[in-house]
Amino acid sequence: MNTVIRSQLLRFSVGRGQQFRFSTAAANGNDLVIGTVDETLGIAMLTMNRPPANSLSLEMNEAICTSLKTMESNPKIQSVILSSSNPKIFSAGLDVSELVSPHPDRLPKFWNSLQQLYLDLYGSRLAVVAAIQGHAPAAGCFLAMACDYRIMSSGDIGGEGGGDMKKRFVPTIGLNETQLGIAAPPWMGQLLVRTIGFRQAELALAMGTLFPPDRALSIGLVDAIESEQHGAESTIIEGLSELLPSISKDQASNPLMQKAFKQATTFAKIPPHARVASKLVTRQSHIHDMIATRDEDTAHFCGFVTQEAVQKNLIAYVEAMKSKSKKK
Ligand SMILES: CCCCCCCCCC/C=C/CC(=O)SCCNC(=O)CCNC(=O)[C@H](O)C(C)(C)COP(=O)(O)OP(=O)(O)OC[C@H]1O[C@@H](n2cnc3c(N)ncnc32)[C@H](O)[C@@H]1OP(=O)(O)O
Repeated sequence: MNTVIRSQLLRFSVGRGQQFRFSTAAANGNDLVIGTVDETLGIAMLTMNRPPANSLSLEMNEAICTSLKTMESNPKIQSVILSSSNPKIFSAGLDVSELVSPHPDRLPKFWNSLQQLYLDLYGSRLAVVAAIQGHAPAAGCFLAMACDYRIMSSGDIGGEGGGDMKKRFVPTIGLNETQLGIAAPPWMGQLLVRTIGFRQAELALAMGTLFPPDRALSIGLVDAIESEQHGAESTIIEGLSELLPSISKDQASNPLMQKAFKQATTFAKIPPHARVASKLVTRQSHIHDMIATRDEDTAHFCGFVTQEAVQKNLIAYVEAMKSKSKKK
């Protein structure tokens, strides 16, 4: 028998056997993230589901944190796959509408929710595997970097146009803020330094580089790349189909999701205390630094974003983005 427990933010539906599913609802009733948990395997899946681009609004940041905390509170769970319900966009980064003509009360709350997301994800006791099927610019790249392992699509899914003129879909990843006329926040920039090394990060930040999968792999921004071509004879991996939320069931034969699932399984088998202790060795001091400078960082961000020149840039950027999307 299925039991559904409702609260203002969380909806849990307790399904068959050991498996639990839950969704975190937005103010408008849509599920911003969908979580599934398999206690037998010790694995969870957190699927971002904020159309059209999984951009990070205040509510989206809170939804990811709430879901992650719920998974962490289950002692049987050791690893989680972070994925997207959009096959072409992992996350488009910050919701730019949070930055344009912001409400003075909401802006610091929004930034605090992003800082919290960094603290919760980067410092999670769970091993987090990012399944990056599509684009991950700016804070989308940050989300991936805050995980423990990144697998990116090689980008050869389907294509557009048909026939011989088929256009390849190539996802990209990187901190491209300078291209938008803004700077990545210091802690996000430092995360890039820790991920790909000083010189590569210095160049990538200055240029606002968005890396295609093969380049991202060669500089260590992602740990693996994988085709998304579903084989003619689809291999089925036991347990993956049950872990996928109903909106992503067709992903069960996707090699990228399968690789993410195998990696999450591998993490789940490592003695948890040793794994968590070793994660703290590399991450704890950075987490402490963020906590110590949090208020200062919020003040910098709010002061920076509300500058007239920055607002002008952002307004022009959003208009260009909307007209590009209209022309499609
Ligand atoms: C000492 C001082 C220190 C101060 C520090 C200050 C720090 C300042 C803050 C800096 C932090 C910034 C981090 C960020 O993340 S900024 C946001 C950056 N993100 C982007 O620029 C991505 C923009 N989007 C894209 O490039 C593309 O959309 C895409 C992700 C590559 C996908 O391309 P695709 O062609 O498939 O899709 P469309 O472009 O048509 O988009 C589809 C719809 O999605 C909407 N969209 C896309 N991105 C966003 C976004 N980031 N926020 C809100 N909405 C977004 C787009 O408008 C389309 O919507 P529509 O169909 O309704 O028009």
